[in-house]
Amino acid sequence: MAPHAEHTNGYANGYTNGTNHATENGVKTDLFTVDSPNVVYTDDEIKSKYIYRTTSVAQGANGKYVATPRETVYDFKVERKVGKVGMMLVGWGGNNGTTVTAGIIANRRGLAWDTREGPRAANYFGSVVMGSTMKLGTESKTGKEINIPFHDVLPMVHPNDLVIGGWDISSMNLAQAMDRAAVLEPTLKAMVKKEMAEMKPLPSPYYPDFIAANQGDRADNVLEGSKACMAHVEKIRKDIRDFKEANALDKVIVQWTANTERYADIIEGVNDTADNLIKAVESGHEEVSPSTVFAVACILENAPFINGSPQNTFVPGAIELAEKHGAFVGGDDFKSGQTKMKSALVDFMINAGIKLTSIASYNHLGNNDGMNLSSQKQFRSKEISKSNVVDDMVEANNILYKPGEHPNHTVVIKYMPAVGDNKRALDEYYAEIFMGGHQTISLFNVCEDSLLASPLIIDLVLIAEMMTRISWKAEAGDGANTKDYKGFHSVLSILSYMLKAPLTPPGTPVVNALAKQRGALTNIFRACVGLQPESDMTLEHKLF
Ligand SMILES: NC(=O)c1ccc[n+]([C@@H]2O[C@H](COP(=O)([O-])OP(=O)(O)OC[C@H]3O[C@@H](n4cnc5c(N)ncnc54)[C@H](O)[C@@H]3O)[C@@H](O)[C@H]2O)c1
Ligand SMILES: O=P([O-])([O-])O[C@@H]1[C@@H](O)[C@H](O)[C@@H](O)[C@H](O)[C@@H]1O
Repeated sequence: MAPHAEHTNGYANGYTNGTNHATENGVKTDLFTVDSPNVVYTDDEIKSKYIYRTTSVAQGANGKYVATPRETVYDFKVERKVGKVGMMLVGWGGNNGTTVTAGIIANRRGLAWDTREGPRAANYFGSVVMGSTMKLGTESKTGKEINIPFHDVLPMVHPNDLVIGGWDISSMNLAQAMDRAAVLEPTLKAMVKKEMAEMKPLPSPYYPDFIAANQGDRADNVLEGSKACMAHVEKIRKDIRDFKEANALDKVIVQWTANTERYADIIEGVNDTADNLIKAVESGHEEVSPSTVFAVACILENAPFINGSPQNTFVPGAIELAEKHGAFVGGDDFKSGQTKMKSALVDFMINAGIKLTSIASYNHLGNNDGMNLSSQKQFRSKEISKSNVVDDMVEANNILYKPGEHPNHTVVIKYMPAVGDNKRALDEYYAEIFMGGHQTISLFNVCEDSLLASPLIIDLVLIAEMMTRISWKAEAGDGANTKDYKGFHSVLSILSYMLKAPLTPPGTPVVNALAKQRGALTNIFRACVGLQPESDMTLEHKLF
């Protein structure tokens, strides 16, 4: 019997409305299987043997490079059972939190609503996992490219099945907060209002010095105490356990989508090591931020924690604590509009041999995020994450740029209440071209910020949860003799596509080029089912 598609909404290829939730008698079926001696399927696991091919380069005495192909044989193991997953948001009552919640409810119920441009239906556009495809291969007879939904490459949780909860320093229920956010159409809000009115954020730690003073008026749902303490850590841990138990969850993923905090000073003896950070929390050190308190709590509770804002939540002590406990962390700062465009455009220009010499990035917005960012210390956190996004692309091209040479780059953010959540981003890219010429690219990019960020929140949860069910060991080559399966490194740099300032394991390079980030994510997931990276060489169409 053909798989019965749930939530049908007319995708040409028979897939359902962004859910790709094909099922057979209620059980999600795999869209494809890999026919290879290197891939073994059981009811519970997919095991694959993967030859990882790299090129190591050494510079000889004569200054010439010697490139040596290398092979490492990895064994990957994927747990196929998805389980019941919870998503807990810090800042749940904010524009992002209310919007992503309403969006998941609308998709789960297959809602459609009237707008000035006519009826609209719930979708997951803007989500890489739910809205994009990847090339599986080419049809053996016709050579036709076969693309599959990204969501189907591995057994991933479906966002419709996420159980949502979270915290906010504002006591508004999610329906009231959705109205305050002023992001969604009234017709849609009316359809989800009842369900969202039942959702009430848990009280949260509030340390006024870390966010703008203009946020104080909404802080009526706070835990006692205005600086870090173990009581806050233990309360958050209990909140996670209670949420898990109340909803019979197998796993909870936590995300920070609360206000941007100022940077915390990195102080030796305070937040430089895991032990010192715990001591600093115990002693109530004023340099430990609410987001770092959440990170500590999630690490100790083994709930993956992702920071969607630009502040340095993951101080060195937090990273060390995560490594010590084998807990997953990721961040920083959702990459939703202006910066996402920048990381693609700069990659294209520099790889086209065009010498970018100046990037001017201005934007104004009128939501509460913008109001918080109107305070200099909070803006500085955002300025850092928005400015560093071109570094790797520039450093990779020593033809255009001398060592240490960079394009001029300025970031301006202004708070203009009138435009609400609909941020206006104005960018100018100025470049040197052939024989003294110049190219000027000017962009005007209206980003409905929460509608762009919400799908990223979903992707971050889906991918982080998937990573908790993937383990590896090395058979031969570099890093060989890993006897037992183990998880990926605690710092999930695989999440970088969704983030402006990707967190990476200490000492490893930061990749911001958008295409490379997507390639890494795609090819690691392909490797988990024994498939080589898609090289786009298509030699079968060139050598005959
Ligand atoms: N929407 C985007 O395009 C985008 C992109 C990148 C990053 N971000 C970041 O995501 C975050 C959320 O954005 P938003 O537009 O939803 O902002 P928002 O101001 O609407 O929501 C933030 C919420 O966090 C709450 N909050 C503040 N401190 C808290 C604490 N200690 N504990 C719990 N809740 C707390 C606030 O009450 C508010 O409801 C911001 O830091 C923003 O910079 C947003
Ligand atoms: O992701 P992106 O569009 O470059 O960046 C956005 C900024 O342009 C905006 O000013 C800020 O309020 C959002 O939080 C987000 O960080």
